[in-house]
Amino acid sequence: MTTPLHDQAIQHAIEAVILAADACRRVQQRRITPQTLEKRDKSPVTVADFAAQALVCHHLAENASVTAVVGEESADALRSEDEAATRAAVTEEVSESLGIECSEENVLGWIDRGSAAIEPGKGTYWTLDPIDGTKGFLRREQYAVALGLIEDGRVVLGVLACPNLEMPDAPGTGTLLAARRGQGVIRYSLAEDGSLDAHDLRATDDTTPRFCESVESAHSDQDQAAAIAQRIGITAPPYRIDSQAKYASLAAGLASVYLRMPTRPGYREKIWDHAAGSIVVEEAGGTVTDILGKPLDFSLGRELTANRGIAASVDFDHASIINAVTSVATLPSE
Ligand SMILES: Nc1ncnc2c1ncn2[C@@H]1O[C@H](COP(=O)(O)OS(=O)(=O)O)[C@@H](OP(=O)(O)O)[C@H]1O
Ligand SMILES: [Mg+2]
Ligand SMILES: [Mg+2]
Ligand SMILES: [Mg+2]
Repeated sequence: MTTPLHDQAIQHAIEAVILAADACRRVQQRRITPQTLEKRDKSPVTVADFAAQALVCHHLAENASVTAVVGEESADALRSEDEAATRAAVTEEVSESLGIECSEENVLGWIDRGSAAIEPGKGTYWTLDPIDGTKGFLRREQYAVALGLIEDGRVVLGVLACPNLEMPDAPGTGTLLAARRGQGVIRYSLAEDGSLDAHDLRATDDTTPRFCESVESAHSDQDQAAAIAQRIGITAPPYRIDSQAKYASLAAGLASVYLRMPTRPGYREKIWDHAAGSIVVEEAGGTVTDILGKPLDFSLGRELTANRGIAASVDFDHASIINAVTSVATLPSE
């Protein structure tokens, strides 16, 4: 498979993300109650999150010229005695995906390749969310495998696979978007067998403005978003979907505004939650800032420490969104 945006990095990123998305689909279909751990921050992580991170890191290490990865997960929790069953399950899934018998130690090592030491703002590294929207994955709804490439603090490439995001013009398949800075974005349908078909970026002719937001009210203040939507004249009900599938929906014309209103003082967005999604929207001609209109600053390490929340739009007056935020919203005090 070669892509029209062809360059080696994007090719390797697409291959890695498809490998991971296939493993996620398999785990979701086969493991009726996916084994779930709770991380220190009380968020869930499944066999599929670990397997997907191992697969992407392994694929990039074997094939890409840039191999440093800043990923969401680490193998620490899996190394504990209590987690032998999860460790074995992750190893089984990775072995099945690669078609080889892998050792537990190798698989844990691949997951930990996602803990690269980076100098913020300098050099080139990937950022990976092996499953974005783990709660959506557990509900069998939307989730994404998100891989971005950061060069000197700027996102230059992004691949976003949304295995359950069916577009109106591609029923029965998921969606994959691949963007390269300055070269646009291509939308593919992602079939069950991992094959890709390119489509026009817009998936619908419906131009009714809609806004999308998190399913989880703990991740975005839905009342404030409703007040802002009203202020900017959006009357359609909110389109609530998990994960960076929101950015994919904007790029494909399913929604025009994405709002992520902070719910907790001190919470900072993670780079892997926005790198791939933001470049996909920007290369679709849209705008992505924080809720105060500041550009997202990916040069500060693992978190967007200079930003609060997210406002993204396509074919919409972005300044009017920021004005509405400033006049309607009250931010949690720091
Ligand atoms: N308090 C708070 N505020 C904002 N964001 C938070 C918060 N807590 C978690 N997270 C991150 O939300 C990621 C899930 O994205 P979404 O909220 O868009 O999807 S979902 O509705 O929760 O499924 C989720 O990503 P994953 O952990 O990859 O699922 C988290 O990184
Ligand atoms: Mg998580
Ligand atoms: Mg995430
Ligand atoms: Mg995740």
